[in-house]
Amino acid sequence: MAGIEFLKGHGTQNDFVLLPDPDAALELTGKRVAALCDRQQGIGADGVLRVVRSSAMGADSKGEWFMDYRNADGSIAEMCGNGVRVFARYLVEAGLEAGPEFVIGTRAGDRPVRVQADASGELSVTVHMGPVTVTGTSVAVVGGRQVSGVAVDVGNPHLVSVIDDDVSTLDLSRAPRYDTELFPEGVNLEFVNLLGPDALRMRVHERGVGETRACGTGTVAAVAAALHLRGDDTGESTVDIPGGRVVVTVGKGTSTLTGPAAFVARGELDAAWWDSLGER
Ligand SMILES: N[C@@H](CCC[C@H](N)C(=O)O)C(=O)O
Repeated sequence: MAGIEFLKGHGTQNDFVLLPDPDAALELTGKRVAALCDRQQGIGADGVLRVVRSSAMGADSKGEWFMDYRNADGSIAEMCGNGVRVFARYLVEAGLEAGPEFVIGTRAGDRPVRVQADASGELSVTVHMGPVTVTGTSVAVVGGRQVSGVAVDVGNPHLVSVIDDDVSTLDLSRAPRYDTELFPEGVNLEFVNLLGPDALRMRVHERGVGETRACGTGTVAAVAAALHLRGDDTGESTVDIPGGRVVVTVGKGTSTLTGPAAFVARGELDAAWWDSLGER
């Protein structure tokens, strides 16, 4: 196949290859996703965002466009908060949505977005992330140490550990361990420091990726967990991640994530390379 367009973008340095594919014509296998995300042999990214019409996906969505999100290892995940912001910016800049407010379909359900300029004039996107549910408690083992965590569902699974040690000292080069019976499909693991009543610092080890510099659903889970641990179920907080800062609100049955979205490159995939990945 020739002429496959791609863009490279990121939301707080959680980076993505975006593939415009309105009619779902691409054969996007796990092998091709992993090859695109490979930082030595591919373009390099934490995940792939395929831009497909909801109708072409057979998705029951109020949004015309569906974010078909894949993790760097080729696995499919329900949601990606930073990805939705990048996806929303693409739709507006490509003239596929007039903005500023519209709905994007995802496997976790519809996500209304608002694309706006922030106080400094930079583009920022607010995503309505839907309900956040604390589902229980569990433990993670990181660097040989067991830490307790709060299990949170943001459409995808998270285990948030609020710890006293500075999260920047953690070794996340190897995957922390978790209870595979509680999370048979895997889990995203967040480690959080409380910086103040409305300010968190977080690092994350993502299911299907490894350590990333930001995780949007993870920041929402982190705020919900921090609120839960102090006996609250609503509030607003900044979350500092290695890739920047986002703002999260958690309400009753609702939540929002606000942060930047950027593009750094666009081009065409090499057709021979793409075709070679189709061979068994
Ligand atoms: N980086 C994402 C989350 C991507 C999916 C996650 N790795 C999973 O498997 O659930 C975000 O910004 O939310």
